Amino acid sequence: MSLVDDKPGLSRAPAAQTDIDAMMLEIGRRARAAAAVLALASSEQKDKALHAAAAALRADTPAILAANAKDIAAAREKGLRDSLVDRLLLDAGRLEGIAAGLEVVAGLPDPVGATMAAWERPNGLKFERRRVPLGVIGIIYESRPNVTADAGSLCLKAGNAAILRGGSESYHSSTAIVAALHKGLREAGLPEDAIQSVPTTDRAAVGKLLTMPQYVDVIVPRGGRSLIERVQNESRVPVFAHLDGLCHVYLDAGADRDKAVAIAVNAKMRRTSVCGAAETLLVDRAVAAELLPPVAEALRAAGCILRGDAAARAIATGMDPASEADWDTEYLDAILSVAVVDGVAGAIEHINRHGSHHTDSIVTEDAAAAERFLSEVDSAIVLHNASTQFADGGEFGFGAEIGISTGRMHARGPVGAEQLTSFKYLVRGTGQTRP
Ligand SMILES: NC(=O)C1=CN([C@@H]2O[C@H](COP(=O)(O)OP(=O)(O)OC[C@H]3O[C@@H](n4cnc5c(N)ncnc54)[C@H](OP(=O)(O)O)[C@@H]3O)[C@@H](O)[C@H]2O)C=CC1
Ligand SMILES: N[C@@H](CCC(=O)OP(=O)(O)O)C(=O)O
Repeated sequence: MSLVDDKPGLSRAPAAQTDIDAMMLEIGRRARAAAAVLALASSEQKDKALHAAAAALRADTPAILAANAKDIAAAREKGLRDSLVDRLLLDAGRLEGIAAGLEVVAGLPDPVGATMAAWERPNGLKFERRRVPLGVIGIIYESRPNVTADAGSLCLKAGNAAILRGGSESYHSSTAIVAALHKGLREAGLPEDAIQSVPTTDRAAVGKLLTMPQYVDVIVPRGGRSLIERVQNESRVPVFAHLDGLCHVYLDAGADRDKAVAIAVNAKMRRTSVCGAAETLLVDRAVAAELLPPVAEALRAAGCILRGDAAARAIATGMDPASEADWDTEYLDAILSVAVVDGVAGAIEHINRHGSHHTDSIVTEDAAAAERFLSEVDSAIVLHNASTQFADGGEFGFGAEIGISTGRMHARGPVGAEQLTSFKYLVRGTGQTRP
């Protein structure tokens, strides 16, 4: 099935760069036109589209699962890791979760049109800062089909057109999900082009998406190092980076032992493939001898391989040696590097040097140490006595998320509908002229 069979000028597998460029420009042109309609769409119309899309997803379950089966078969043939196959897999329960997610987004307040601030100047001019959509958002993401619905629905809620480029292994699943989203848009009288997916897995299309500022207002790259490099080198469009999660858990001298064990195991092992999974455990030298053995034992019992520095290996048995490269490695697997550090200052220094400014946690009962960590660790999300796996828009109460922004501009941390807006100033006068 191709999304664009019925659209002249677009084809699933273009042969040459010039064809891809032309295809992407056409997608961009359509998205820009759709964005103009969406920007003025009412909350009721957008929510109707989301409810109808949820119904279409449920009705299309057999077709979507058949498309997903094709992706899974190809992924297994390719030898994709089990955790990545699991990330790609859909079943009736997961699909119901995706449909319910669309309804949750429909139930969120519409950020567009909200008055953010209002004031009056002595000359009588009345100022209002009002939320408006960003425009057209291009999203490049991993082979996780639910992101197609999450990203498409959040963009729609915030009045933006979306151009979706999911991971190549999820091509058929994402295409089928977008078809259901289109049914919802049609039923609400909104243009299908509000949510388009790139109808090729050729990475040349990503290159073109990054260089169409006339049609694309923001790029959201959600992925690892290879994607980072390409976006940094090539993008001519503002970027909300959703990049790698090199997350840390720091066990402070003031840590409660039970909390330390529970948080370290959950942060690493709840799901090892997510960007909020911990990759490095730091332990305060002052308590390492008593805290590290039970924590290491619990991690190993949960199936985790540990790579420690010399100090950690001298305290806990069964650790492989860590190399310098380990402090900069996002394993996304059941592997954890372990370092002994000198108190909260040592932990902050290590994290700010090796982390990816995503999510980091301190475990301590010492309020002063916690406050110092929360203030001085330069990451989008800093936690006290809680697992790094809470790095998630749903857990923050945002309903859903595009992902976790690791950049500093505009949005930082979980990106929901509100973060997908900008603002404008409305100034109302009664004939004032400037002296
Ligand atoms: N901050 C956040 O919110 C999130 C971050 N992540 C991060 O994503 C990474 C894991 O996901 P993974 O699937 O392995 O990520 P990848 O970076 O391999 O893939 C993500 C997407 O980027 C595309 N891509 C990757 N490299 C290039 C390139 N050079 N040119 C064009 N397109 C490219 C992929 O396309 P293709 O299919 O062709 O490979 C895919 O669509 C981890 O680092 C994780 O932390 C994951 C989820 C959320
Ligand atoms: N932030 C969300 C999604 C994480 C996510 O998509 O991760 P990944 O397995 O890298 O695709 C969560 O923690 O559930």
